[in-house]
Amino acid sequence: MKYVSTRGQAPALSFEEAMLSGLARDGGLYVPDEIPQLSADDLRAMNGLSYEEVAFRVMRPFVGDSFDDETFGDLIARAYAQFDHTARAPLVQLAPGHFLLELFHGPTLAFKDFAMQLIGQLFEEALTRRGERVTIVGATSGDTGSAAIEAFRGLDAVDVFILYPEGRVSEVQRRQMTTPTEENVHALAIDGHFDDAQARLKDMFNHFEFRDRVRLAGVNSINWARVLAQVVYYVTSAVALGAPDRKVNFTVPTGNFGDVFAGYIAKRMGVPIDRLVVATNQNDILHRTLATGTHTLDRVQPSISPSMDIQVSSNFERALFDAYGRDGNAVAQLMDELKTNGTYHVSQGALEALRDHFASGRASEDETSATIARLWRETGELLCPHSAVGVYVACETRDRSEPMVTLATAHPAKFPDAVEAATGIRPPLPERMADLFERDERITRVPNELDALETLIEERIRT
Ligand SMILES: Cc1ncc(COP(=O)(O)O)c(C=O)c1O
Ligand SMILES: N[C@@H](CCOP(=O)(O)O)C(=O)O
Repeated sequence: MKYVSTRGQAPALSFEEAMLSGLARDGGLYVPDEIPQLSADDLRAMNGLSYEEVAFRVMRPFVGDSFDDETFGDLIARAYAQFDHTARAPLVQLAPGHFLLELFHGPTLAFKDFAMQLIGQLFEEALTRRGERVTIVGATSGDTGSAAIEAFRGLDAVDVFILYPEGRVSEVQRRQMTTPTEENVHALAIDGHFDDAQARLKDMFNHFEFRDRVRLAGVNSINWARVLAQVVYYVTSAVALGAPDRKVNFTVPTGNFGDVFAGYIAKRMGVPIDRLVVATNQNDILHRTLATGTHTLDRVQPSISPSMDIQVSSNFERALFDAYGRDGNAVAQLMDELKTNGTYHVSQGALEALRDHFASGRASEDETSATIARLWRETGELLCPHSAVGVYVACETRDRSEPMVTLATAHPAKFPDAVEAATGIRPPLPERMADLFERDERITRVPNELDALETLIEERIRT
């Protein structure tokens, strides 16, 4: 199995090389050169298996000879051992035909743990075998950063720097990033939005001297391994609801498009997914693009679902690559237009190809709050605001003849202010992190400038 860049100009890499590299050197994102298939019998045979067993079967063909079977199985087992639900990703029924996939039972209470806990294991194994070390730099709107810090804290071969937009993450998210005491983790507060943090991260990847000097690695969803690990819960939930014999739809609260793209990969592998509904908050660039074919950057508007306050949605590039028939030059041209003019138009053919898989909707702030309140009243389920965006859009767009699964991407206790405003209930943190608000914080403020960030990182990495 080889991985190729969406911009067509970088060398093809193995799974392990693509995982350790993050962004391709032509600025593109790695994708597998072919998609392994799951037959109807393969899906049937997954019925009743544990999450870990399904994870092995789904991911194994993508990994090639980077890890042997026994090692890969062990790493998967270790990755999910910290989850506090035996199903790992349980399904809860909200209404006839409408299900919630709870993805917040991992160590940092967000869906990011599914991939990050596994990547932590894969990095440690690969780096130990190679005798190498890396510097991970990540950009976050809150959840990726805390999950990355949790997964890599204390590892000898890794230093981790997480850039977050100051004042634009919830207090729980910030404290999850700033209270770990291990020397190898650093939470860096910068001015601006998530898009600014992600832009600096990509600048670092495109500054080859720095990239090679610090052996830069990335664990945002620009890293293919992140997307791959998230494919698994689409498979487990579809099988639980009757795949391969029944079609299923998913609504996915979306920002950087990584999670919904994982659903698209599950569909391409043969899981009978009818529609993948992209649910956005008021930062609705993806909804506008799918509705009109014009992708135009707008000002980021802070919302009560802050982890989705994103305009530059990195993984959409992966979807465009397929929609343009895997033409890297066409994708590179669109990305240049976006950088230069802040806009591009998707061709009619590519738009139709996207609409074959993706539908979309948006939830306003009021609609999000009202959904949190309604679900609490009607079902007793407390939703985080991101999951509420998903539930609102699912209810607006759903075809009742097929089951709909909405992804619940974070625990309500990560966003207690929004949940309390909507319901009057302040959701408590789980016991294991009940003292989060008493722990000391370590925050480093850094100007939102490439030089300043690179200097600080080089000063702090351990050799
Ligand atoms: C809680 C939550 N929901 C949804 C999203 C959106 O996911 P994606 O960026 O993969 O589209 C994020 C951030 O990525 C998040 O933290
Ligand atoms: N919502 C994310 C933004 C970064 O997303 P990623 O999936 O690309 O790492 C966050 O919580 O940081």
